Amino acid sequence: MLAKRSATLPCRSAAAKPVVRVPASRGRLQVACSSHAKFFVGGNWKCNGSVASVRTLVDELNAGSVPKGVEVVCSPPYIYIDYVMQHLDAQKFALAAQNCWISGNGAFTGEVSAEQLADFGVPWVILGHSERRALCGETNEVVGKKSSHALAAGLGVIACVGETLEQRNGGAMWTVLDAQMKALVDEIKDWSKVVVAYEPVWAIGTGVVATPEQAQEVHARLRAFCAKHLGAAVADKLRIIYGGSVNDANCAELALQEDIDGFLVGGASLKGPAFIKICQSGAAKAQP
Ligand SMILES: O=C[C@H](O)COP(=O)(O)O
Repeated sequence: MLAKRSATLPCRSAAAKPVVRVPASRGRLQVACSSHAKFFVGGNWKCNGSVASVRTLVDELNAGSVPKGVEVVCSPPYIYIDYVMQHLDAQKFALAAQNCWISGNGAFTGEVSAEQLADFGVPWVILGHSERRALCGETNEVVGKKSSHALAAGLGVIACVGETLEQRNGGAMWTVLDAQMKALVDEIKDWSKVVVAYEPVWAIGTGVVATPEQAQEVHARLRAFCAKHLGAAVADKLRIIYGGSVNDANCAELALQEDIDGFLVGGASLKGPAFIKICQSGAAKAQP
């Protein structure tokens, strides 16, 4: 059921400043940071794709129309980043890596540093994705330290948090989310280039999307946590995006929720037309 909406979108804070217009990014390294929430859509391609499919996807994305006020980043596997950087329309899409190392360059076989990403012109990195937490043993502390290091290197960070079904059903959801957020709060000093992605693990790749009410409840709670620890001004500006089985059929209803500032999309980001529709669902909240 759709949330009650007025013709104008709700303002999170009575004291919210007027929208600050930010010029569209012309360079790969510019992370557009407005002083007001700007709808943000990330496409996390995960470990998917081939030379042929990436070429097709890039062509599909370039053919699509993205509302000007919606910020979109695509996150290919490392090996395809160069191709995507050369061919994806930079006026519509920026790039994100799916991970980076916790410190600078050095003897860390198989890793890529935040400094290298910045050097190569990749402006964003996804950190703390549940797949890295679960499959690669990344703890809250590691995610917090990676985030602060990436920010210091000049990247924007999409920091992921989320509970498992067992944690939700067992009543541990808020404890888990608070601990994940606290680790970020402890390490991150400047939140202007941070996007928080709420991704309930039970919704990732399952086809079971959180209801708009479930997502809104958690997003509002995450924002309240940030207001308590970082102040209302930071919390109000922070983009909190939802991820977990978002597709072109369910995005519009989710996008209407007051505290949903965008999406982190997995499977549907591999289909150009569907991903474009998801980007377009943010048009109502787009900042010019
Ligand atoms: O990073 C994206 C999330 O893991 C969501 O993946 P999904 O859209 O395939 O559920």
